[in-house]
Amino acid sequence: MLPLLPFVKICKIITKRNYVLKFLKEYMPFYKNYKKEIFFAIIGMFLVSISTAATAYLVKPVLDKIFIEKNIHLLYLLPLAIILAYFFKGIGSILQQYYVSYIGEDIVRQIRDKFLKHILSFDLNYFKTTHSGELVSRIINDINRIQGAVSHSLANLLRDVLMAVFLLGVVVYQNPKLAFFALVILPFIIYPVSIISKKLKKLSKEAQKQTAKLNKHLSEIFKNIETIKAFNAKKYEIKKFEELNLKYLKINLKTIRTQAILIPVLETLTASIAAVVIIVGGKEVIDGEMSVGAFFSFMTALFMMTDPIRRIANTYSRFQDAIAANERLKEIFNLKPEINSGNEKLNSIEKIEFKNVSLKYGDKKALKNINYTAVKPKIIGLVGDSGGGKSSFVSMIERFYDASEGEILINDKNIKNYDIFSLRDKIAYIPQNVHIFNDTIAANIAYGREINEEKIIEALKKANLWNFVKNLENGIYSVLNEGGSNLSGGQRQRIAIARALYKEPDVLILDEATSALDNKSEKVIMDSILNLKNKLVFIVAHRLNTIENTDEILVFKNGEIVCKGKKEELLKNCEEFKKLYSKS
Ligand SMILES: Nc1ncnc2c1ncn2[C@@H]1O[C@H](COP(=O)(O)OP(=O)(O)OP(=O)(O)O)[C@@H](O)[C@H]1O
Repeated sequence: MLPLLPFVKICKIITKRNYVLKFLKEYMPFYKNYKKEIFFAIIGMFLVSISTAATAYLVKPVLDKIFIEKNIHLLYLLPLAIILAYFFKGIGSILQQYYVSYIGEDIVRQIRDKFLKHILSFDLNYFKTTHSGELVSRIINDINRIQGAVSHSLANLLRDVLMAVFLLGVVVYQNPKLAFFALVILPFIIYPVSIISKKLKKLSKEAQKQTAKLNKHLSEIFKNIETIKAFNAKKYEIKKFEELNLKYLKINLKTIRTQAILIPVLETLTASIAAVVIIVGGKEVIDGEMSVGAFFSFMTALFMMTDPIRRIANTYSRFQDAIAANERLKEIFNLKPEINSGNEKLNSIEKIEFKNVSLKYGDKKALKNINYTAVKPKIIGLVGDSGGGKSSFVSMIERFYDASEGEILINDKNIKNYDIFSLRDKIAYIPQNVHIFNDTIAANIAYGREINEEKIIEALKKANLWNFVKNLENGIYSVLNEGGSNLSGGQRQRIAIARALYKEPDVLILDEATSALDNKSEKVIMDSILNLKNKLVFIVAHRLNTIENTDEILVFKNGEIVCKGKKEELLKNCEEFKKLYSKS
């Protein structure tokens, strides 16, 4: 009983800290859809394990019957049996490889889809405060790490456990007493392995963090390449990158060192088993209690067992890597968006009312006690000092942010009651920074909707871009570069305006949408917009001439609407507007 005590203790430690089981339990629901694949993979595993045990078992008749008893019939039969054993092992291996890969690839595909869907439900604020490189690193690197664990590592683990069990069967069958001596030492292998694995898990988490930092830094460099070149900041960026890269190397080397310790530890411990077996088994063979064939079959099976056991240890460390990746993914999966959709479908927007609305970004109050009602049709201009709150005001209509105090009503009902998809469907928002997709002009304008050529041309005309597009070789099917780098700033803005008009929204929001245009182009576009029928239009502008013909002008200062009215009225009674007017 005494030698079993450490074994019991080790089992307790392993089950108590069994992150692997916890990890696999989380992924169990995915496996439900792969009954057929799992069936074939398990058949494969059994074939591999049984054939391996059979090859070890065959050592006994080969030695005893052929070499000692000199049985001529078995001389031809036994090699055939060995070939068959390897043949079935091969078939099993193919089955396992294919079906296991299939399961792993498909689960990972589902996780990627689920992850992106989840992330896209987050509030705008999340994206403003989280680096895109970090998110890409999670979607690509972390999920790939999990792929290995949920497919090959799991299958190899099962196969190796099966193989170890069958080989153990051979060992016990050949000599139970000798097996007892050999196996008493086995638990001593598990304990150091579990300690090293724990360290590997920690290191792996650090390495993943460092990879994300490298990605983040690289994507920042490529995104801001113009600024880097213009400010001669190449050396500065390279230095920053080198520091991160060096840290990454150090962590990886530490991981490699720790991994490298694992194998020698295992091998030394295995050698001690061999020593015990030779002493005890050799004595039995000398005393005639055991045949030479049985001894070598025993030894073969025992040494063959070290392979699956060593692989189990390796797989265990690979699991640590996947578990660390999984924890990082879970951090994001556990986040919930603060802005949630309502249930009521919104068919049209007739009226928007801000009732005592305040908006805070963290501790900073960007809007204070705003009261304003707009009824369709109306065109509203928003002006004021930089940082006055104009963009915040319009972005709340899309529910990019919810009111910290007060409420916004659409058609007299709280905006939060409405299905957010139907709400945004009725609004077209042209942000300060226009985004152009690497696709055709038509696809950029219809963005996410079906392409109707006539409507596209009409939108391009209203956005004063048709004369440019019609002269392009491929017209509306000309491909735009990522970020619109083959367009001028003004053309990019006009694409965005055409995109918004194509949507035929009830509410059109232009947030500095014409700032890059020359006066002539802007006038053509503003005329198109002023002629739009039955819409609510919000135009944020720094240039006062952009909004001078609107139905109403709102003047923002320090998060408040300080005046509102037509240009002529404001010029008479609004000091703030007069100041802005004199500056323009
Ligand atoms: N996402 C954000 N997180 C934290 N603070 C923000 C955020 N967006 C805006 N702010 C702050 O809120 C205030 C109002 O900003 P907002 O962009 O609404 O002003 P604006 O009138 O549109 O300015 P501009 O004319 O310069 O575009 C500013 O002080 C700004 O620094």
